[in-house]
Amino acid sequence: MPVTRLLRQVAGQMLGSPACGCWTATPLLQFLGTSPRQIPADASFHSASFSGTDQPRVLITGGLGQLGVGLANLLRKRFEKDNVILSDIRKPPDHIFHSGPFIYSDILDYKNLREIVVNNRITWLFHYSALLSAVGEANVSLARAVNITGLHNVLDVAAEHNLRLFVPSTIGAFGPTSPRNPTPDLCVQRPRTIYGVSKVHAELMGEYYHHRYGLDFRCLRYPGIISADSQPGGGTTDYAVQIFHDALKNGKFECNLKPSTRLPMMYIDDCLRATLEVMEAPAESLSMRTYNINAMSFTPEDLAQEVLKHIPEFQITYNVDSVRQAIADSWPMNFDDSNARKDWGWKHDFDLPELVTTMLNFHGSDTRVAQAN
Ligand SMILES: NC(=O)c1ccc[n+]([C@@H]2O[C@H](COP(=O)([O-])OP(=O)(O)OC[C@H]3O[C@@H](n4cnc5c(N)ncnc54)[C@H](O)[C@@H]3O)[C@@H](O)[C@H]2O)c1
Ligand SMILES: C[C@@H](O)[C@H](N)C(=O)O
Repeated sequence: MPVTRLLRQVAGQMLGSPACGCWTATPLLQFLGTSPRQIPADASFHSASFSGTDQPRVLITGGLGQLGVGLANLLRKRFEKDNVILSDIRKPPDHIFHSGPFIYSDILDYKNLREIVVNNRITWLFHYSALLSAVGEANVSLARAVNITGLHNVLDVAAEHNLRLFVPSTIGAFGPTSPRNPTPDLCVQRPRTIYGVSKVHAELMGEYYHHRYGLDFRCLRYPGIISADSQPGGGTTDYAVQIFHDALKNGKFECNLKPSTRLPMMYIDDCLRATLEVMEAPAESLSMRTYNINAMSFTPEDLAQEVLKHIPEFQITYNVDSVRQAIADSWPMNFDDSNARKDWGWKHDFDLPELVTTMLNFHGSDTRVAQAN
């Protein structure tokens, strides 16, 4: 039977037979164009583009974690303070509360999310809420709810209200059967953590909503992110942030991964700039909707050697955490981001020496201020 007839029959059964008996392929296409939750009949399914004067209205979910405040600062410089709303389920510290709009938003509460999007005329959504790899393994049911059910709410609200949606993925979306050195954009993805499984799900669901409903979904797979003024939220790459605090405070650091564990890493400024750049990239330049981005790859031993150049008395010891080690051993060692570089001009600024100098300068000045007070 020809495919079109078969599709008509299936759609006819799903929709009921047309009374006039004059059913054509058009209603099937309309059927394929509706979202799972109500979408206004006159909605345009492609996100609006913005002229120089027409700024996006931005919502960041999970904004009080390691990356959200830095993203809000960057976007507020680009789009003006009041156009960027930070949200979370936690109470913000004073300096964040007073630095720009903040709102309570629980991504598991669909009505709350929709109300925020409608009342604030949101046009771009950066979805940062998640449970990371190590905390996810310690609380699988919560990770499943936040990372999967929460994502469904975000996708539906974005499709209903015609938003441009950014969802970060991660090196953790790959697993032991993926090529690890280097890991390309398209290859086997069979992660063994709930975090990784939920991120592969997010990539596939976002791409599905893009193809089926025209949702303007954009996704970058981040490496482990290293930040100076915010703490990591319970991941496998956290050691690469903690080492700087401990090196300056105590001159020593106990690492929970083996010395030879190589992972892709990136300084936060590069990560946030990449995020803004992919959101501003013209849709025609995006040959894919999910891209790897990369900056550097190093082991704890490499990082310690670089720290030693600045703090000669620094000592590193190892006390391996078996859960984190098993996760790290299944992740990419090097990330191939050639598609991001080719399609929208991605280029990182920070390699290992600049990263270490920047982190030590930041915390060094902190330590000096603390000692002076
Ligand atoms: N930090 C990294 O190294 C890294 C690397 C790759 C990808 N990512 C991704 O980037 C995003 C941000 O990462 P991060 O490091 O800032 O994470 P984080 O763990 O530091 O912060 C996550 C935030 O989500 C919030 N949250 C939890 N449940 C929520 C709910 N029900 N509703 C609303 N918010 C909720 C938490 O309160 C927290 O502030 C995540 O999606 C993460 O997977 C991060
Ligand atoms: C890599 C990333 O997704 C996060 N930092 C984690 O380790 O879980």
